[in-house]
Amino acid sequence: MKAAVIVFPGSNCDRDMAHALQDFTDVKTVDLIPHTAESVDRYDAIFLPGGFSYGDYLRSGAIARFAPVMESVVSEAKKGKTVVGICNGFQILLEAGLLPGAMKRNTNLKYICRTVNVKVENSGTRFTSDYEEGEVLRIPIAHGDGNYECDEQTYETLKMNHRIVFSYESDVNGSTGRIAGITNEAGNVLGMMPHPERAMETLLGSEDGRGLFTSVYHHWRDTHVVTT
Ligand SMILES: NC(=O)CC[C@H](N)C(=O)O
Repeated sequence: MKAAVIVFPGSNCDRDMAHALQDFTDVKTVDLIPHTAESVDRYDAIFLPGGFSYGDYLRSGAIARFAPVMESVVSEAKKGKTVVGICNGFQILLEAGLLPGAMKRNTNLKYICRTVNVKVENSGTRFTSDYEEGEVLRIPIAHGDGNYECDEQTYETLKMNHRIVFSYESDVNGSTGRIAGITNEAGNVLGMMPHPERAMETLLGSEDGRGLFTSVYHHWRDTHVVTT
C-alpha cells in the first residue's frame, strides 16, 4: 500500500501521521506530499493531517480546500480511494464537501487540548475493523473549532446509516450527537477530530490510536492480491 500525507502550509501533524503509518503498519511507502502537488492518483490512501492550515484564517480548512492538490484528493475520493482527515484534515474535508456538516467554535470558546474517551460506534468500517464495537479509546483532542454541526436530516441519515464512527463519551466541545468522527455515504472517506496519530505509544500516554492505521492497512491488504 502506498500512502500520501498531504502537507499544507501550517500543517503540524504530518510527521506524526507518517510515523504512525511507517512504524506501526506494513505500509510500503509513505510520502509527504506538498499542497502544490498536481496529483495523488498513484497512492492507495490519502491522509490529511491536523494543524493550522493557512493559519485558520477565514475559517479552519476554508482556504486549504482550494489548495492545488485538493482537486486530485476530491477526484480520488470520488473514485473510492481511502481518504482520512484528522482534526484540521477533517475540517478541510468538510469544507471540500467530501463530508457533510461544518465545524463551529467549541462551546466554551477555548482551544481544548486534552485526552478524552472516544467510543467506537461502528467497527464495521475500513477505518475501525481492528477495534471492538463499543470500545472506548483514550485519544487526545487539540482544537478550537471542533463543535460539529449539521442539520437534523443529515444527523438522522448519519445515524441510520451507521456513519457516526466515533463519538465522545461525554460532551467536550458541543458537537451534535457528541460526534467525533463520520464517514461519507460510500464509506471510503473518514473525518475525525481526535488525534489517533498522537496515541501510538504507551510511553506517550496511549496506544489506542494504532487500530485506525492498522485497520486501513488491513483493508487494503485484504482487498488486493499481494505479489512478491
Ligand atoms: N489540531 C488541529 O488540527 C487543530 C485544528 C484547527 N486549527 C482548530 O483549532 O480547530
